[in-house]
Amino acid sequence: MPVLSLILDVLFVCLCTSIYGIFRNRRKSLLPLPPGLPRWPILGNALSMPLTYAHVYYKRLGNKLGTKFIYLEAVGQPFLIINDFRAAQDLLEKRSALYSSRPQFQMTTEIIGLKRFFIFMPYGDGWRSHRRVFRQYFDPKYLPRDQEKQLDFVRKSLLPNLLATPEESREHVANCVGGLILSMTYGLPVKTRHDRFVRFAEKTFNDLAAATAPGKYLVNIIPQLQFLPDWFPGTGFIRVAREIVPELDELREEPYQATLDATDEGAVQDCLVSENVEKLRNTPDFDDQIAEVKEVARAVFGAGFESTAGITMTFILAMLKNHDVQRQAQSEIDSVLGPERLPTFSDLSDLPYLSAVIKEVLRWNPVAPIGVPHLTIDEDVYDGYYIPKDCIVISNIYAMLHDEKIFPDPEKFDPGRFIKDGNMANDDLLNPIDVVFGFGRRVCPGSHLAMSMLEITAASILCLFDILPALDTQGKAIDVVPEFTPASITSHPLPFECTFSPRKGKDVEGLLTEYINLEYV
Ligand code: HEM
Repeated sequence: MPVLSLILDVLFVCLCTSIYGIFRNRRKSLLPLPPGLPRWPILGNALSMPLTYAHVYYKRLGNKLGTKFIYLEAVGQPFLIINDFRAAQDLLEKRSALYSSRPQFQMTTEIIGLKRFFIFMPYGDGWRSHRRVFRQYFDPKYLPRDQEKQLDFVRKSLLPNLLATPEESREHVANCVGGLILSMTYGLPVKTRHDRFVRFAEKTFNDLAAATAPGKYLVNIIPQLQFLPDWFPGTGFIRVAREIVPELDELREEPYQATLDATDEGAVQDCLVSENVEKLRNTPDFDDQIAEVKEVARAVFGAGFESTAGITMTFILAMLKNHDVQRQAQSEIDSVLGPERLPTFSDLSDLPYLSAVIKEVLRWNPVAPIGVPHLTIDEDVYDGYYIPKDCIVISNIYAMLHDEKIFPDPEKFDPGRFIKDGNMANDDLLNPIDVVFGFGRRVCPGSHLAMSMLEITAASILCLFDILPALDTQGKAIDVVPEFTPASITSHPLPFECTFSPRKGKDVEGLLTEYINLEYV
């Protein structure tokens, strides 16, 4: 009977497949886990996982255990920490189909409710669609359009403010970077100083970054804590979430509405929101699609603002602490530009020493030292070790860029490491640009915008100003000891004092005449 025989055949094949699957899985899971620390019953390594400077701890732990990747477990949740660039490429890039999801941290997705924030979204169609909205507007081929805005913001907002009130450089950098991102996403005029939206967004995302740092709240490790009443000791995260949620909602709705109003008045500039509103205007599912655009617009601010402002402050700190480097970069800029003009994007390729300085800034204090965690969607075997499904994978970008074998004396700020035999480009050396923006399918889609903004900002500042120590009340130079934020997914310098002095031999006011005293960019 052919039907019966067919059924038997199918059953036989299913049985063989299942037995093979069980055998294979068993074989896989019998393999050793990657090296790690001894685990306590139930808690595993939860008590050994640091709340501050996690990247430094994991680098030292890797060195101590003699391993490039470390396996830890916290209350049953597996973690793989990758301290090595090759291993990160092997897993996150070459096997990206397996390694491109994101862990759903209790604090972020459940308690704050950020389920559709595309940086944190799990791998799948929802995430793909958010990334498409981003890419369609910010494709690298449109970089010249965005560079026009970048130049506008640096010249109209940052440089005149550094000249007028040099002691407020942190505020000026934040206003310039935040204003630029607002302008690219919402197309609204931005105040050259103290823009309200920028300040609000800065506060909201600082709070969010601090609240969502892995390890900051135990609830990320023990999700059951979310069910405790808010008076219970250790439930401070509930109050933190209550403050952040309305701020995040306002940040999604208010600038979007302002863009619509400005569009009606014909006063909006080219931007992500207005282009999408126009494109989707007559589609039947306008509301759903525009809801997605609003989420992406807010995410652009969240992802691009703190990172770019943070790395710019790291650049300023590095220049303050390394006068010889500053002088050398300035003399290169002067030799290309002469005394009578400001840098443009086409000058950057003629400034190789500055390019080495930028690489060293990215390496010295990577702004996202542990990247953004990935998650495995299936089990895997690497280098003879078993890696479980649903394992949180942390790429320790800091450890990769502070590996003594690749970058001797890694804490030293030394752009010379990227220069070989007097030649300005040391191509043999690991390029920090290939590391700091992450890996695989989740790699930072805004890296071209960030690099371009950092380079033109650095060239423009060094062209006009000396970055010098501030003076104390006795007129003595204040010595700044570099310190960085302790418990955050982004690492930027803690507030430090410095001043910006117009460079001798340059008519700084003259060069900025047409940009000074503007109220809006
Ligand atoms: C120096 C500045 C920046 C650094 C160092 C940086 C770094 C990163 C890193 C490490 C990731 C995670 C990659 C991974 O999962 O492996 C990321 C993701 C992301 N970045 Fe950036 N970024 C910067 C600036 C920007 C800017 C300016 C934008 C937008 C204008 C942006 C948008 C994003 C987005 C949307 C994601 C999430 C991608 C996803 O999950 O699919 N970033 N960035």
